[in-house]
Amino acid sequence: MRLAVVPGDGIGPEVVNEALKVLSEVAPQIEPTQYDLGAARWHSTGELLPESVLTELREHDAILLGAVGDPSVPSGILERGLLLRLRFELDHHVNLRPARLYPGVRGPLSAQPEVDLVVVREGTEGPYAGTGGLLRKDTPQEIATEVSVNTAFGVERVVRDAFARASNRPRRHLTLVHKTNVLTHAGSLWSRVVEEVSLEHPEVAVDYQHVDSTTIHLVTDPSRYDVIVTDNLFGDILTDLAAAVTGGIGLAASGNLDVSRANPSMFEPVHGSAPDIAGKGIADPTAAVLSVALLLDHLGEPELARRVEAAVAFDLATRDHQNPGGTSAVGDRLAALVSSAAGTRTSA
Ligand SMILES: NC(=O)c1ccc[n+]([C@@H]2O[C@H](COP(=O)([O-])OP(=O)(O)OC[C@H]3O[C@@H](n4cnc5c(N)ncnc54)[C@H](O)[C@@H]3O)[C@@H](O)[C@H]2O)c1
Ligand SMILES: CC(C)[C@H](C(=O)O)[C@@H](O)C(=O)O
Ligand SMILES: [Mg+2]
Repeated sequence: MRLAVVPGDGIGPEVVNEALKVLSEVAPQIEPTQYDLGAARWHSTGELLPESVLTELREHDAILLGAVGDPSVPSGILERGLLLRLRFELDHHVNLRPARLYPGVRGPLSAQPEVDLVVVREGTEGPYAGTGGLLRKDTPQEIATEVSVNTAFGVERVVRDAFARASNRPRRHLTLVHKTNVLTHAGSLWSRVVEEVSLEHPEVAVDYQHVDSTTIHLVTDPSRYDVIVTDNLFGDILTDLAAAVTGGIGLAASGNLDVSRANPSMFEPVHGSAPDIAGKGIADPTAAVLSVALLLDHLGEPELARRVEAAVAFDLATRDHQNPGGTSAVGDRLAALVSSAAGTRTSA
């Protein structure tokens, strides 16, 4: 199996390094090839994602990405020109973002609720589509539009994926999150599609919640959620919040999936390049390591994925959360755990 690795910017290379340590222990048959895309390449060559590199990436079974974004590059250049371009070109329509409160992790809430939810975020449309622009730029009459594009095709495929996931989880519960009271055009389409697909899944209990009130309930009662399906922007915001509630952004993994498997899917931590801590060796690599677990699941290696998760669970249950050790110390512990009996035992 061939894995393309895009470490990217800031803490991206730091956490990817640790994720690869774990991967090489658990799945030495996977061959990683590194691609130097990101701020440094843009500064030296002006390139973001050359066609030749995109063609090579397509030939891999999966992609592992660290993070992109750098204060030396104008905001949006790397995010749109590299990260979103990858997600769009490779048709990553399902952005899968689980959030689980692991035993031993103290979330910021006074109670320790049971949280085990997954956000199925639409990945190629919505306000991210890039439709819109600036009219009468640099005049007092300037107008900026950012059109949210929602196609029946795009909404249906992500809603179907969310129902299938809900159907395979113990609680079989799906919440559509939107803002149907204001975004009535897109809201109508999303609601109708959910209603139609729900007829094929009588086993899944469905409800609806406005996105603003979801931010309340994610904090006050996160246990109520099982699968959340939502649009690209709402999903972006809700998954940072869900990460915070379950112990921090350093633990939150994601998979950008082309469910049709026509293109390689891409796995990455939910967090960004964290310029505030880059180079200090203190970024938590756990999110990147858990992204490797999602990757292994996707590549049809669920037992290996469970070993990685079990190692993380063991580490989170036993680590000194005040002083967890630096990036490479955490990576070393996790790499040792995946190959040891301790890692395997916790999965039982
Ligand atoms: N997928 C991606 O590549 C991605 C995701 C989000 C943001 N970004 C980009 O990253 C840059 C910084 O964005 P931001 O500051 O809004 O978000 P961020 O996720 O990089 O950082 C937010 C906060 O979380 C902390 N943090 C992030 N990852 C951590 C980790 N592994 N361990 C410990 N702490 C961690 C940071 O120090 C910071 O205080 C921007 O250029 C943004 O566009 C990229
Ligand atoms: C950097 C940005 C394009 C990206 C997004 O908005 O999807 C990030 O915030 C994320 O959550 O992966
Ligand atoms: Mg985000």
